[in-house]
Amino acid sequence: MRTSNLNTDGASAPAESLSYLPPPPVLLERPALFLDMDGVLAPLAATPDAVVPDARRTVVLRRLVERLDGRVAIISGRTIAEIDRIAERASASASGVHGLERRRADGSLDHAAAAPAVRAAVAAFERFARDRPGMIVEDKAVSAGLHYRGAPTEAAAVEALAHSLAAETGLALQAGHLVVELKTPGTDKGTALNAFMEEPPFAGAMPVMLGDDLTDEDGFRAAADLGGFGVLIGPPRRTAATFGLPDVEAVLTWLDAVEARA
Ligand SMILES: O=P(O)(O)OC[C@H]1O[C@H](O[C@H]2O[C@H](CO)[C@@H](O)[C@H](O)[C@H]2O)[C@H](O)[C@@H](O)[C@@H]1O
Repeated sequence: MRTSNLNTDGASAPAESLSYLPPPPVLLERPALFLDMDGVLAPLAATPDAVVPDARRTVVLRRLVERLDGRVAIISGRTIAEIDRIAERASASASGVHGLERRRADGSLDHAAAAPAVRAAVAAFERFARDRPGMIVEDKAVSAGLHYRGAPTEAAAVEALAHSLAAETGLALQAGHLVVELKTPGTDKGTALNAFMEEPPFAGAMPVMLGDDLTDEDGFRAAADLGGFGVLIGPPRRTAATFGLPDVEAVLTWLDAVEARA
């Protein structure tokens, strides 16, 4: 069932020749769903704080968690506190900051210790942002983010700063939608998915990862390695996902359909 846009040997098609992937099936044998937040469960917004709870999303998630006996986890670059704020704690299982935080279905928490260099990265981002209107520094304790959605012409300068700070500090560089992050090394969305899959209620199920961002590719690969698949949300690109959906609306409709047939 390989229809992904990325050859695993690294040879890939030119971007312009990529086509939309087919939609994922709704009838699934004992699925475990791993869901990204921004761009998947919530449309992208001007600032991180502008993303707020949504009644339909919360209802869809709560029904799904119940119907799949808890085999639903939100895996995000946001902190777990932010995931809970936006999803109204619809899912007990959650992983934040690209795998650096993880909360199990029983509420127990794993939390990586912050690399001390994250403080230096936050300070450097704040200095950089001071004279540049529209930039937002996001301090996630284990990771520092610099958002430039409000100042897109600064993209090259932001990337140069992030690369030089990563080389200086040993922090891991993670690029996203108009954001760069310098994070404590050691985890990604794939390690988070694998950790959930080793434990109840996920163990033995078929993992399905929904994501839109580069950071979700680790989750797509991890799901495929365990016999499941990835679903890319948004326009086509080189990806390890097997299926695709166009937008958040299509995601919520698909989740509803999976729930109805589970
Ligand atoms: O892994 P995700 O759940 O997709 O989180 C990725 C990052 O999402 C947030 O930033 C992004 O969404 C914002 C709101 O739509 C948008 O303004 C920003 O430009 C995006 O980069 C969040 O603030 C980050 O911490 C997450 O890493």
